[in-house]
Order: sequence, then structure tokens, then C-alpha cells
Amino acid sequence: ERLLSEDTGGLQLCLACRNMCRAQAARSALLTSHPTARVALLQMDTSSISSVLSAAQEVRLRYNRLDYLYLNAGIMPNPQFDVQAFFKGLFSSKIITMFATGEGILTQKDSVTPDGLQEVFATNLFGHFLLVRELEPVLCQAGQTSQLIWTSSSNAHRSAFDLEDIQHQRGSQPYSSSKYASDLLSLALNTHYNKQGLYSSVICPGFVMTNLTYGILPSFPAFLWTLLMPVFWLIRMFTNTFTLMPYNGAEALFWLFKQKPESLDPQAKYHSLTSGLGHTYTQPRKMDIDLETSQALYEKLLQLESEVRKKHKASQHYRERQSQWEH
Ligand SMILES: NC(=O)C1=CN([C@@H]2O[C@H](COP(=O)(O)OP(=O)(O)OC[C@H]3O[C@@H](n4cnc5c(N)ncnc54)[C@H](OP(=O)(O)O)[C@@H]3O)[C@@H](O)[C@H]2O)C=CC1
Ligand SMILES: CC(C)CCC[C@@H](C)[C@H]1CC[C@H]2C3=C(CC[C@]12C)[C@@]1(C)CCC(=O)[C@@H](C)[C@@H]1CC3
Repeated sequence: ERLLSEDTGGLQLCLACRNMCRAQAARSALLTSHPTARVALLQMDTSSISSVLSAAQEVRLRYNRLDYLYLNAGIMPNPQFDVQAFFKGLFSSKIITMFATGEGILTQKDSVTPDGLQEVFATNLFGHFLLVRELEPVLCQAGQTSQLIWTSSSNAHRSAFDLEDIQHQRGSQPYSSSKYASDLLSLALNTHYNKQGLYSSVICPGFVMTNLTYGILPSFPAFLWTLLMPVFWLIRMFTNTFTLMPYNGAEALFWLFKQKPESLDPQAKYHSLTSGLGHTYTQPRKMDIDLETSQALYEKLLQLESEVRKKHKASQHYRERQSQWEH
């Protein structure tokens, strides 16, 4: 919506979504406010290897070049809100950090995808990684620059991430782990792809009222969240991370669109922030990441990529043989 509002006519959007009914609804909404906009749709489920591979193939057929790739799909399944820790946090010196990052009050229950990957890792990180690798030919074009823009989070914490357990099979904070991994991966992608004109950045939209946040307190009906808005506006006086509206949360995504990628800091996270008086802006903040760990994660992801590709080829081959046999 924000990109189209600034568009002078050259923009072509492609919305890659898992649910085509929702995708159609999003497209119709965009066309209502921007009737001449060019908005295409593409089916893609980032948690599924075969879906990502076929969507990427379709993109390569449709487009010669991609200038921007927004890697935004994300889940926080079965969130458990620790009420006790929340009230303890309310009366501690960590109260601002707790509201800004959700640190210490949220855990999640993860599951395994049909591909045998942890669902949060597959959806939030690995599917996007595979997509980037598949789209290399349209992202890395001679004489052009392209940008990858990851929606990370201030909930990304080094303490939730373990290089020996990159899928977070053993812990209870898969969301935080996947977001920390995306911060590391973005840095590694810059190391490997900048010379080919591909740049990567991460943003945090702040705390935004969306389906993801409504899911944190499922017993809370939507209108109660609306009733809490005055409380949230009050909290915003103390932490500018309460962007609340999707329009504000998209600020850093939009700001990055207008920047020269060469001028961006690969070790910074770009935060959408809203002041107590409702002014929204973008601010870079140094991430708690290092080159060595980012490189180690990159190598592990390449290894996993080669394993899943082999498995995928084998099951494709098996399905083909089976259908030949049936005929
Ligand atoms: N809301 C917040 O306060 C914050 C959000 N974020 C991040 O922002 C991003 C957007 O989340 P938000 O808008 O808040 O939450 P929503 O749940 O509203 O949106 C998430 C989007 O991701 C899509 N998605 C989820 N899983 C898949 C999948 N397997 N394949 C394809 N698409 C998928 C959803 O599709 P569908 O419509 O089909 O469900 C939906 O469009 C996420 O990465 C989230 O982690 C970061 C910090 C704070
Ligand atoms: C009911 C109470 C009066 C208020 C409850 C507030 C909490 C549910 C929120 C306070 C800070 C929020 C927060 C997130 C979720 C909801 C809160 C814990 C996130 C963890 C959502 C996902 C993210 O990526 C983070 C950046 C958010 C940080 C703040």
C-alpha cells in the first residue's frame, strides 16, 4: 500500500502468499485505492520445500529482474504468555525492555513440517533462504543492484539461538531463534553477494496489532485489544517501539525502498518507531551479531539446502515412477 502511494507508474508488485483467497482480497484492496496499479499474485508456502521451488521457477519465468524482495512471512505458533513473568517484569527495572522486545514473557510450541523441518525455522528462515538461492539469476544482474529486506524482530536474541541446534528443536523460543538467525543470515548474504550487486537488510516493525499479536492472547476477543489502545498509547510515551498500526510498522520497509543499498549498514537493524506524539520514523540500531557466527550459520544452511534438495529430487523421482506404474 505504501509503495503504491509513492509510485510514479513504474512499480510492478508480486504478492507471494500461501492462501490465494487472502491474496485475492489483498490485491482487490490495493486495486480499490490504486486502480491502475500492477499487482500480480503467486502461490507460495515458505514452510514447504516443493512450494518454494515451484514458486521460484514461476518467478524466473515471469520476470527478467527483481529489484526488491521483501521476506516478510512469519509465524509465532502456540504462543504461551507467562503472566507471572509479565507482572514481575512490570515492577522491575526491565519493564521498558519487556515491552519493547517481549523478552522473558513469551515461549512457543513448535511442530515438524512434512519435509521434516521445524515449522518456525522452515517458515521464518529456511523457506526464504531457499527462495533467495533459487532467485539468484533474477536478483544478481550485471550493472544492477537488488535488495533483500527481511522482517526480523527486536525479539531476536543471541541467547535463544544455538549454532548446534539451528532449527531450535530443543528450546522453547523458536520465534526468537529464527529471527536471530535471519539477522545473522542477512549479514552472511551481504558478505557473499554484495559483489554481485545483491544487498540484504533487516528491519523490526515494532509492536504492531496484527493476527500474529492477536494470537498471543487467544482468549482475548479483538475488541478487548481495541479497548487496550489507550493503554498502549500511554506505553508509547516510554517506548517508541509501540508502532501499533501496520502503516507505522511498515515505515522501515518503505524507508529502505528509497535508500541506496550501498549506503546501508549490514550490521544494523532498521527499526520502525513511533514517538509519544505519533510521529513515525526509521532508526538503525547495531545488532548483537558477529561475522564468524553468521558465516558458520550460512555454511550449515548450505549443507541443509543440499540435503533437502536431494530428498526432494528422490521423492519427485519416486512419485513419477509411481504414476508411470499406475498408468
Ligand atoms: N506484529 C508484530 O508486532 C511484529 C511482527 N513481526 C514480523 O512481521 C512479519 C509479519 O507479521 P504480522 O503482519 O505481524 O503477522 P500476520 O500473522 O498478520 O502476518 C503474517 C503473514 O505471513 C504469512 N505467512 C505465514 N506463514 C506463511 C507461509 N508458510 N507461507 C507464506 N506466507 C506465510 C501470513 O499468511 P496468511 O495470511 O496466509 O496467514 C501473513 O500474511 C512476521 O515476520 C513477524 O514475525 C516482527 C516484529 C513484531
Ligand atoms: C494485556 C496486557 C495489559 C498487555 C499485554 C501486553 C503483551 C501481550 C505485549 C507487550 C509487549 C508485546 C510484544 C510482542 C507481543 C505482545 C506483547 C508481549 C512481540 C513479542 C510480538 C512479536 C515481536 O516480534 C516483538 C517485537 C513484539 C515485542 C512486544
